[in-house]
Amino acid sequence: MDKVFIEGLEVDTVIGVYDWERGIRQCLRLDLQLGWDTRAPAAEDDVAKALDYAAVSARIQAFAGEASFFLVETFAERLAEVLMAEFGIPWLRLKLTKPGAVPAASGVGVEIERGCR
Ligand SMILES: Nc1nc2c(c(=O)[nH]1)N=C([C@H](O)[C@@H](O)CO)CN2
Repeated sequence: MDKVFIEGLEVDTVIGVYDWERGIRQCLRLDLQLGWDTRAPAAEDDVAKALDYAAVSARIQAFAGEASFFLVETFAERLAEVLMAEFGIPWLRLKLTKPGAVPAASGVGVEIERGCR
């Protein structure tokens, strides 16, 4: 399946299991692969037929702005549900990195794959 991708999208949100994390906003970095047949938008040269990566990115920013989860797993799962439902995405892979959460690591997080290719 063709893919539309978004790499290194940074969002601010409330995320974390510890008390000190509940009152601050932290950065998450997202890398997404979004299944989409790109032949129709290419044939018609029409963004209306495309999965608009700008619109998807804006939706992710809005989602993060309102979210307040404990686990990165929950953030990833709920976001996947929203994107698939609202944009009609049949399959996605979402990697979510929480930079700095483990100081000795360059990044920690989760990667999930949902839907059918
Ligand atoms: N599998 C997970 N492990 C941990 C998470 C998480 O969301 N998923 N979160 C934390 C803390 O919030 C940590 O990121 C604070 O630095 C610990 N482990």
